Amino acid sequence: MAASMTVKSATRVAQGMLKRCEFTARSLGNTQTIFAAYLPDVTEFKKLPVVYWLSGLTCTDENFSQKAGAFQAACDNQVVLVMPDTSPRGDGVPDEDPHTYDFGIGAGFYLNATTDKYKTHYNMYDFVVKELPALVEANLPVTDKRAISGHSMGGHGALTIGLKNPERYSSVSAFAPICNPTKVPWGQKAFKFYLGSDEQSWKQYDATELISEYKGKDLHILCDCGTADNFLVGDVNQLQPLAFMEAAQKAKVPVTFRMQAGYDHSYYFMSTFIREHLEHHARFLHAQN
Ligand SMILES: N[C@@H](CCC(=O)N[C@@H](CS)C(=O)NCC(=O)O)C(=O)O
Repeated sequence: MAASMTVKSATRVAQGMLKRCEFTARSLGNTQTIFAAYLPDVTEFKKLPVVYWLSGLTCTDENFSQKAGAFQAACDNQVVLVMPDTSPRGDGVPDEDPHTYDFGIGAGFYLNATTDKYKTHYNMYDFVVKELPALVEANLPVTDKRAISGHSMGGHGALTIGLKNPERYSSVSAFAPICNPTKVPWGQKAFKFYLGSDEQSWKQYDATELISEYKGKDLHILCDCGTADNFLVGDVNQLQPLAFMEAAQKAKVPVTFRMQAGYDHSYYFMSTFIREHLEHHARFLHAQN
């Protein structure tokens, strides 16, 4: 039997409701977790497919809700949005001391940790792939058709989860994704703590590694990255879009990757293109099999 959830708040927006829901997540060490769901009014009469949104470093379920301006586009495209947190939280959830913004709470990296300190709580991969959709599909008016999208660390999550589970998603998109985490400081730090020092085991969570071996169906991958993104053109290129594009090209996997002139890493950038991403997902979510 699927777990039950509590609706903490319901706010009217864009001809629909934004509900913040709470439940006890097994994959996060039985901690309480909050996710948000935007439900267009039409879900009172019929079930809709879901776009899962994965946020980036430091975010909760609220950043996307408050800053992306996505709800009218979701309503217009007849999709539900589900927005989880980015890590486990609460008493007893381990972290490094002192806490840093790019690891631990707010930085779960959408993987299943294997190191002793983190493996009980930090299983955001299982949470996003299985536990959350099972809960959502049992408790909300949605179908089992899914797309996945995300930003930065969440873009890494969307690409890796999509590439590892093509049967579960009809399309994948990302904004400024961390494309090659095994080769950049953000990923190397997180993977060492969560997965240990065997770098071979890191590759299963690296989109560039995964796409170079990918043989599955067309995932209709759409990515946007700003040419003025501070994590692309700053001191360190944490995103590595070219490595991903080159690997996709070599493996002959279709990817639409757009470099958007002048945009940075922020929600201003995402709010500009989120409608195009939701239109993209809706095209495949509503297609008849
Ligand atoms: N040093 C920055 C890095 C974090 C950052 O840029 N996070 C992005 C995702 S990688 C974000 O979405 N931040 C939250 C927001 O803009 O609302 C900070 O601590 O704020």
